[in-house]
Amino acid sequence: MPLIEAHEIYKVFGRRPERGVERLRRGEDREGLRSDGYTAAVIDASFEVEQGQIFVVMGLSGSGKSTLIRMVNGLLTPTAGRIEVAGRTVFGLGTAGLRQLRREQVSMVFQHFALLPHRTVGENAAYGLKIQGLSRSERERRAEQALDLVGLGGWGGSMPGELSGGMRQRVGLARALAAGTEVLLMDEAFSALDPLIRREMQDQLVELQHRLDKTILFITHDLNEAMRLGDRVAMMRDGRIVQIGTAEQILNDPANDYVAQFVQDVDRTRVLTASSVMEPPVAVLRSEQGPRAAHRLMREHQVSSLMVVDRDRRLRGVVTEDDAADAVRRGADVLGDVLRPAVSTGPDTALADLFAAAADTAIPLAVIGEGDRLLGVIPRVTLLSALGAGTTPEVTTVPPDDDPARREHVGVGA
Ligand SMILES: Nc1ncnc2c1ncn2[C@@H]1O[C@H](COP(=O)(O)OP(=O)(O)OP(=O)(O)O)[C@@H](O)[C@H]1O
Repeated sequence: MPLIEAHEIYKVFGRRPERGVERLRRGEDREGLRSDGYTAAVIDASFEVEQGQIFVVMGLSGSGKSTLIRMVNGLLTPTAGRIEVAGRTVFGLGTAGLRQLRREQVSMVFQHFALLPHRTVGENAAYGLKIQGLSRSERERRAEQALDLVGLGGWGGSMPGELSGGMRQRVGLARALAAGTEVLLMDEAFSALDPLIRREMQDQLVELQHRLDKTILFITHDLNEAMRLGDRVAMMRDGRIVQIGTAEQILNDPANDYVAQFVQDVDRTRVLTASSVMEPPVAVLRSEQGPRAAHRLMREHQVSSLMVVDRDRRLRGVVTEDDAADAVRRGADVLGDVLRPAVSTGPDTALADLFAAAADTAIPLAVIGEGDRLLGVIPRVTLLSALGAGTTPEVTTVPPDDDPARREHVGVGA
């Protein structure tokens, strides 16, 4: 069951907002309503966020993102529609119920940190725990733990003014983590940060999310940020959600011209990962098979190299056509020293980070998962064209001076 569910949400500002909703339902557009003094901030929005997902709401200024997120924690009430968090309808909780929701289930991280300047970093991180009725020592413990998680261990006694912008935003995040809620709402949380720090924070958020399994609803107007962070992304325009999908779906299959135009400037090589372009290997060789089998298999499938795997499909190396032919000539029965280490990567590595590997090898790149298991291969031509290098001359053999010692595992730790 999704942790957050929004069903046909409308939020209209103005005097008799329900009338605005009726008019929208009858097909009138946002502009028509505006001339009568209504602002249709969110129109017929539905989405679901599964537990443990980062769901990004992306749109230009004024598209309705903040309004949408504020309805999730009850800061705003929908004019029509229903929002549920962990199976409870947010609207109708009443003041006490809302307070409990924000205390126990949903925390919010803001763009401008919202730190108290005259309280220490530790007190800021612990802010909010007092109303949970926790003892002072428990509050301090939780705050310290949360500061550790965001890389600010030992900074508890400092004042916010002594910290850089990135560190202050980490305190904001630590506060939300200390609260221990399952859901984090983040409204343009990284937008005020320098690009480099911002990248760092994005990486850290993804890493924290993997570790803590939080459910995160993240708002941004930055498409690259949306694509980098979102397990799923909702694209908003003029109050409506125009597409929901993974970054890949949105890049490769935009729902309309608006989304297509929007995504054309995205750095695809940073968004697309090895797994999105890998292919099943045409054929693989089992490590106990010899050079003759390799030679035969390559001819049969018209390929110039083969990935070699053991019985558990763990990648052992790669054998090339020339090397196999040589070994056959020499009468060798086993692959032995003919086997070259393959260049491999993990499935989540961004294509941009595979550039060096593509330049360096004529053999397909191996994509390996847990326990070195071969998941697929990326032919050089596929990788280069994905990287925008255009058409490349077909390379069918390994250059003679190719030095296996230079080969290495790219992306994930070897
Ligand atoms: N309290 C309000 N009263 C009237 N109009 C409002 C109110 N809050 C938001 N709006 C309007 O609703 C629309 C959507 O605003 P919202 O802040 O949700 O957009 P946004 O996508 O978050 O934009 P930004 O990134 O600039 O914050 C805008 O036209 C805004 O002016």
